[in-house]
Amino acid sequence: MSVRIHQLSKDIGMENKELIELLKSRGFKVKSASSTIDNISADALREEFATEAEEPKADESSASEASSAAATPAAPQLPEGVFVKSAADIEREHQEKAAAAEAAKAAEAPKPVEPAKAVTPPPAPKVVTPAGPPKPPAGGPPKPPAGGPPRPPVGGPPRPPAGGPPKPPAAPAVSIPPVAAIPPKSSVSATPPAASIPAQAVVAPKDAPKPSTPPVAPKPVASSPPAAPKPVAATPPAAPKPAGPPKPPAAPTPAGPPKPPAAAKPVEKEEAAAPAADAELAEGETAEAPASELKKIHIKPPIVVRDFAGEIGLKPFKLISELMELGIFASMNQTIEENVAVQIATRHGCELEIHHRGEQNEQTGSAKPKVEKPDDDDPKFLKPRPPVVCILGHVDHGKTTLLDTIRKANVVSGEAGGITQHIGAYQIEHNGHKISFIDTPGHAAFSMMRERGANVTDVSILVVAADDAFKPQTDEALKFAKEANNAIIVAINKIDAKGANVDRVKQQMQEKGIAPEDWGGETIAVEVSALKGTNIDDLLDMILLQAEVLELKANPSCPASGTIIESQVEQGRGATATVIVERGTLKRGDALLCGEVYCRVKTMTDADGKVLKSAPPATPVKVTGWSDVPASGTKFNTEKNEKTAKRNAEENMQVRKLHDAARAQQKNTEGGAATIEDLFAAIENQQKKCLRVIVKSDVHGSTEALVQALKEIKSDKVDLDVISKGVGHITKNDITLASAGGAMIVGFNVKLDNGVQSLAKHHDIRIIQHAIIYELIDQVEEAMADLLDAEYTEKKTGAAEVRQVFSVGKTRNVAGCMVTEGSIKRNCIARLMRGGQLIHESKIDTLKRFKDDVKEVRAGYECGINVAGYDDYQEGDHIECFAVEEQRPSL
Ligand SMILES: Nc1nc2c(ncn2[C@@H]2O[C@H](COP(=O)(O)OP(=O)(O)OP(=O)(O)O)[C@@H](O)[C@H]2O)c(=O)[nH]1
Repeated sequence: MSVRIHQLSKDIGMENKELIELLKSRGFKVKSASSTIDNISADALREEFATEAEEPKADESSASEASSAAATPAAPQLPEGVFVKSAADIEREHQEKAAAAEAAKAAEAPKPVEPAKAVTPPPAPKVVTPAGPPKPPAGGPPKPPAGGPPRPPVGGPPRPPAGGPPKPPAAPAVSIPPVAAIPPKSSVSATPPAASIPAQAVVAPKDAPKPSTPPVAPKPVASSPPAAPKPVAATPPAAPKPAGPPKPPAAPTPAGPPKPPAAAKPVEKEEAAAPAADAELAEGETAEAPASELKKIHIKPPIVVRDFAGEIGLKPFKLISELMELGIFASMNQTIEENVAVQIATRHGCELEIHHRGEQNEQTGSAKPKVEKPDDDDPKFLKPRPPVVCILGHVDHGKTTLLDTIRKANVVSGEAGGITQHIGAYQIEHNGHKISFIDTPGHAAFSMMRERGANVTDVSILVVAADDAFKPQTDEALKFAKEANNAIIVAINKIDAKGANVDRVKQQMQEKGIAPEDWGGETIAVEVSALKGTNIDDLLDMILLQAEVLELKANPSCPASGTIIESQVEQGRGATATVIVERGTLKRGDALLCGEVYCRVKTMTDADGKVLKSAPPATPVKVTGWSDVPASGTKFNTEKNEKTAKRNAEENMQVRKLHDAARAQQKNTEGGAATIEDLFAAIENQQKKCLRVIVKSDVHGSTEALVQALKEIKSDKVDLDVISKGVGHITKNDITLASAGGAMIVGFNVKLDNGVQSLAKHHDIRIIQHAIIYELIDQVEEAMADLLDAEYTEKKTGAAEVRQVFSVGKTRNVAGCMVTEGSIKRNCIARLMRGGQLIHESKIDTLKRFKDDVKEVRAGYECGINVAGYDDYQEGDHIECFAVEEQRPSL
């Protein structure tokens, strides 16, 4: 198949004549438009010209291509095969050369406005058409116009030689690339020059080397006609926008890429110059930022971690971890040194101004006006409050009886029918005045709780039984009361009991530095009988008297804070806690924070089950709505809302975890530098057995007390590890945990949930329960001892002396003995001693009296003995017998 020239010329958009010339130059034998060429050659030509036609568009749209073109200014990419010039081409070249020369001359005059020229269409076809200069610009400036990608763009805009005289920038345009001769291109170049120019102009800066020349070009750009912006906008991809700021030319500068040459800015029109300048300014500002942008913080010592974190905009636990990096271990509520605070503040772009108290506040007017926070403890807000009383004393001296008597009197008097319940604290009214009592347990194991009880109270009633006088726990209670700075009233109880000796108690009081008033001292002592209710009113009067003397006051209007007295899990109510409000008034709906636990007060009830809406200072109430069981003895405070309370609780937890981790790490580090002794101790410890326990009890305080008591069990052979502790009944979860951890369960005052017993049996988990703490501790000790291997002891049961040796048969001998001590029994362990030396140890194999085998021969009788495995007896040897007794191992 063949194709006629006229057909082909139509297909590729070329004049017949031109095509014929082209084909001739390529060796085709064609004469006229009706001549033919083979189909394959025709297709090749069609493809060739189709590619060329598309190329300019690609150049315009592709930033990368353009940029690469810019990098190789002297080598425009010519389409393959386009190297033939027709006579017409050559002629046109000449014409264009002449036109370009003229244009160059013209260009000499309007110096920097050149780029604008390049952008504007006026110079039109001739200047623009010549496309990229493939050859080094003849006579022109050394740099060919912006790398002249394939064509028009470069050639078009005669780039002003930066700073230099406006040498004929048109030079490149003068060099007429052969490509330009090809009609399609010329036609293309004639139409969209404006679009192609900007494309290149934007791209050029990307790869162009950083110009050593001063930014002269921007100026001309500024004066460039507004025609330029459009094309610029049409070529966004070319703009170097690393971070997407609206200032493409300026943005790349700090990042290292070559600074956009003058040519880049022209493209960006007037606005471009300004942002660029802004960008430079911004750079300068960044360098100075630390000085000008430091946030000033005014703070008064002591600098508490939590507050300080808030001031510098850090999460408290983050601040704590930063402090740890500095080797400072501080908790949320601890204070830090001023220099440390300054260091941290600077690190976070803050300038710390520390105003010591008493210092004149010389803040400038620019400082923030401080909002005066009302001082909750300002005397003008304080109102009288009831005394908080705790009853302390030795076991069985009558604390509970006294509390019950006081309470019963109160209940009977007013609250008949109320549901009384044990909440660890209650309030009574006496002679129109309220008194709050905290019911603290009496056993030594609860000393911790007792200590806490004493710490939230104003008055301690020290109960001393008149028939027993001061005991170790009375002394301990006295110590707590003194440490807590409580007023002390001694209730000399059981005055009705046989053997009661009030004077002895008073004498001891004097010895202990708390002499009673009637003995010339200052301590109030009231002789009572809790059982019979004798002098109870006097005792209450004295409490109120003390309260008056102490002038107990609190602000009832501020947000509530106080202490957890007792906490537990109650079926259907979840975690509950009896709290005593110390300041402010606790209201239903308040958000509370208590260490790692938070609460939105759901209900508040008093000890009589009465629902309260608010609890003023010194009121004990049971609160529900806790996220978990709060630890008894811990303080709580009111937060802005539940969300804040929750967040702070979580932060507290994170802080605790951080501290735990830090402590563990510290322990490990210390472990690394162990001495030989430490090493042996560690090995010994590893060999030690360990009893793992899970402790469950009815209330949080008991759990703590029990754990404390268990930890105090001393043993060199067995360790005790409390793997979990909790409040509430023993559940299936506890069994699962015990099974996984190889532990037993210790329950104090708790019951088993349904199905727990069988599950425990199935998993072979031992559960011990008791309502008496002593018993429980004893059982745990036994369980610890059970882990030890049995101990055996030897007991000498008898001895015999060998008097004569008899031969039995050919080889065997029998020792004829006289039993000298105890008795000799068959099968008992025997040691044959000779001259005080042990010769042989074995069992007594044969024991005979005359010819009869016997089981036992007592002292004073003769017998024949054969010790198993021995035959060589001698007269005068001694045979000693022992019994081995198994003994229960001790801790
Ligand atoms: N005679 C007499 N007995 C009393 C009096 N007060 C208490 N008791 C008895 O003393 C015993 C112990 O009384 P509790 O009230 O349980 O003593 P406690 O100090 O609370 O004991 P713990 O809770 O174990 O610390 C009981 O048997 C009471 O009946 C009293 O005033 N007179």
